[in-house]
Amino acid sequence: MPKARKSNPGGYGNGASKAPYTKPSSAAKEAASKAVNNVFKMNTDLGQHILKNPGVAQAIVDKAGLKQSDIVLEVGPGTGNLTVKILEKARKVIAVEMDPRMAAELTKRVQGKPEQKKLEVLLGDVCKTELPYFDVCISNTPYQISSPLVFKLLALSPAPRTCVLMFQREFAMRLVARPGDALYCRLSVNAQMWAKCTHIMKVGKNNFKPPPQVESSVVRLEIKNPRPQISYDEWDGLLRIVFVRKNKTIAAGFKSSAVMGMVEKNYRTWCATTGVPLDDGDVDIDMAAGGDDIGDDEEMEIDEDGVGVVKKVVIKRGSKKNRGKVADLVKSKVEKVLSETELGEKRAGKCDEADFLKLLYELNKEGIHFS
Ligand SMILES: C[S@@+](CC[C@H](N)C(=O)[O-])C[C@H]1O[C@@H](n2cnc3c(N)ncnc32)[C@H](O)[C@@H]1O
Repeated sequence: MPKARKSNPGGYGNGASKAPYTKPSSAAKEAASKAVNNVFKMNTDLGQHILKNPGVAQAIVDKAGLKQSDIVLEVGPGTGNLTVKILEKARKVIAVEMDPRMAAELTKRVQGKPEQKKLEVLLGDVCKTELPYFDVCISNTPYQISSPLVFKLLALSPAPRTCVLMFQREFAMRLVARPGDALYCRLSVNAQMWAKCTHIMKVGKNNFKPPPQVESSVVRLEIKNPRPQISYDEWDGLLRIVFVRKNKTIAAGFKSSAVMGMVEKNYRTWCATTGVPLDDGDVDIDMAAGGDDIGDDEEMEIDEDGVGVVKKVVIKRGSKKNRGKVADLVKSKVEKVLSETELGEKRAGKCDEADFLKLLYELNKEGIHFS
């Protein structure tokens, strides 16, 4: 991944203004800050709840432990209440903002100031934006993109050093929930597999304008380095099965015919790609027909008694009847692993990462895959 993006496609430039810079008085600063926060009607569909408490904004920046050399990604800078505080501490801020009105306000806010040169505003949806290199991510996150944002950050390579993110309280508590907690879920296991997740502080509704309907919390994610060497799709595929009903046993999750159908399909693919022969044969039919061998693609007719070549029941190799053999094989493999690991009778809501890793490892050893 490039160290820094050179161009600024679709972004608001940080073209230098020629106006001489004079330090504004604190009264002027306050007036300017009030002005930028009263500029237009907030679009709450875009999660536009501006952080109006400067103390909270400062605490978020302090918790990020910024170094003067850091490049910071800010998601959804809005009118810039957090941005201006990050700019004081970092080498550069790359701010991704979806609303052009906000991007324009932020650009105006730093115009003619020394910070202007340190700010790059990218206009667009952060979920669809190819992110440049950055050391730290700070965000008062628009709550509707909480989950995609977390997974986008966790998948980045190289990983940022730390991410300090404001979320809806319940989402934050899910990120940090441990086995046995009421909010422990697939999100908790996934996030904690790839990052150390810490709850940092609670933030009440009245710190925002307009106030959201829910309380908020700030969470720190420190992505593991080196990252666990497992396939995310395999891992998440297993978690999707066992967390369908987290309070039921893991064995119950594997009772669903849809799940077993998917597992069987993946097993067939795995056999085909690894050269493991699949017993999809026609032994029963041969026997019924009097023991004559048939070729791979040959058809044969058997009579009602299963003798002779008379009537019209045509059964080919790999037919529906025979496919049951593979389904049985896959079922027995899954049952064997669930019993040997002693995880079949455990509930996903009580298992930790080590349990799921063990289960995935043993199932994979048997050729059982989830992607
Ligand atoms: C909760 S406000 C935070 C504003 C500002 N950071 C603050 O703390 O005052 C969320 C901001 O994210 C922007 N936004 C919403 N969805 C976005 C997306 N998908 N990508 C980038 N920005 C987004 C909104 O327009 C809004 O400015």
